[in-house]
Amino acid sequence: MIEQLPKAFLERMKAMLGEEYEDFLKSYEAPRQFGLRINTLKISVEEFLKQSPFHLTKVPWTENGFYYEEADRPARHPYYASGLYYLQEPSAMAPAAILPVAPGDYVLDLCAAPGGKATELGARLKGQGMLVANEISASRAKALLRNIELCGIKNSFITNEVPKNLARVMPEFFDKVLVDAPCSGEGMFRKDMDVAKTWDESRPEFFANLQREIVSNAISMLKPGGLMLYSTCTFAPIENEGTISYILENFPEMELLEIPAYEGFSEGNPEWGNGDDTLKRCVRIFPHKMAGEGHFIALLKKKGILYPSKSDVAVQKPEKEAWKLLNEFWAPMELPFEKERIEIRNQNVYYLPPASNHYKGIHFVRNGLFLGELKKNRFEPSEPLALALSQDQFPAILNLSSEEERVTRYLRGETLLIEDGEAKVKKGWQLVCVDGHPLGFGKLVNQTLKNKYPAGWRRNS
Ligand SMILES: C[S@@+](CC[C@H](N)C(=O)[O-])C[C@H]1O[C@@H](n2cnc3c(N)ncnc32)[C@H](O)[C@@H]1O
Repeated sequence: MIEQLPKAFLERMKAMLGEEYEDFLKSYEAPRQFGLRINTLKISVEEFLKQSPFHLTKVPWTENGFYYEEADRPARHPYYASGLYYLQEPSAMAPAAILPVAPGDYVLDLCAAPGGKATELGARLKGQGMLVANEISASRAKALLRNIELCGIKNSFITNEVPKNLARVMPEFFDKVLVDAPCSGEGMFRKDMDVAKTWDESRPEFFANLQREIVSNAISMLKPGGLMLYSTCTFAPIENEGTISYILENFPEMELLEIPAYEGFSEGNPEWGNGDDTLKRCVRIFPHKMAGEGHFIALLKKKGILYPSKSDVAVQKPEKEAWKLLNEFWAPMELPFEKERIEIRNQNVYYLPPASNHYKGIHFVRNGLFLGELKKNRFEPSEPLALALSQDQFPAILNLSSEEERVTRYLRGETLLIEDGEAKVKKGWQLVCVDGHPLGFGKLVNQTLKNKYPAGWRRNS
């Protein structure tokens, strides 16, 4: 494997690491680490561990991250389809764990796809405040939307923009900003040799310039008193301590904060930036020092006093008939959403995040949660709605066990036979759950469950 690594990269790593270089090289022969992060929006760590069929070992730097064994294959398990966890490389769990997001915060993930960090930031909001998850690439933004929906996040605005356009409409808007910057990806060579094949000596400088532009826009969107986390998955100094030096020199309102130390985390190196001693507060993750791939993390604060965010939803009030259909769908229970945030656009029903007036001229893929469609005389619920509900938020629950073959068949889109007594409500819409966790909807007619798991979500095997 080492033979396939670019020579110029190895020479630079040798110069950077000195006597540690041999250990660094050896790490390329070590087995890859697999990580799973529990989605605490849906289940507590404790409860998940009671139900989990996997062989899990704790990732030290995050409460809800675990290593699993390759043979566990968690992507195949129905708990994956109900969004109970996200599969993520263990080092990549650190940025969202270190940025202290709390319920009610307004949070921006500026480079968000496919959503590894955005889904954790969203989980930490616990449905309060809002998450703006932005991705510049349209195709990657679609993957981001899917993961946000799978994880049941209700309060997000998913945009597809260049950072400067967002900065134009959201000045000093966010309490917390995450910049998981596009980078030369040197930390991923071990996991994915294809990244090494596209690398050349000019890449770090190219990305460093891009990163300077991105962080400048990110800083302008951060409130005074707000926090920004900058991360990359590369070793190149110019993209790490170099970019942070650029921030400290050009934005005197920004200061570097200490990051809690975990075994295996290394300090940033001031000599790899502009010599400023505070660069030691950055964290470097090297694969020869801990079980994970290469990463760089820096936590910064914008000086000043944080002011509270204002909510400004301005929905067009749904017509009486639309309300009637929605209420009928949930009866005899109440809609588990704030009524003033429900909007209907072209017969599509959305639950908007608390601030939704800031997108004039902004390209977005989804504003809020898509609840479903109004058809003639009925409301047809969406898959994201099913995934955003808990089993106590819908009157008709059909609970299947993860041991049952019917769960796999449901996820393939097949019709199911339902025995007498299995469904509490004998006909109509059912929220199909696996061990109590929603998977999707179905419609029960004469003990036959018509499958409403959407074609695009189904499994082939
Ligand atoms: C490291 S990846 C993000 C990974 C993501 N945070 C996660 O955890 O799943 C960086 C992202 O930045 C996006 N990107 C590329 N150029 C960009 C630019 N000029 N401005 C903003 N984002 C950009 C890429 O498309 C890519 O999705």
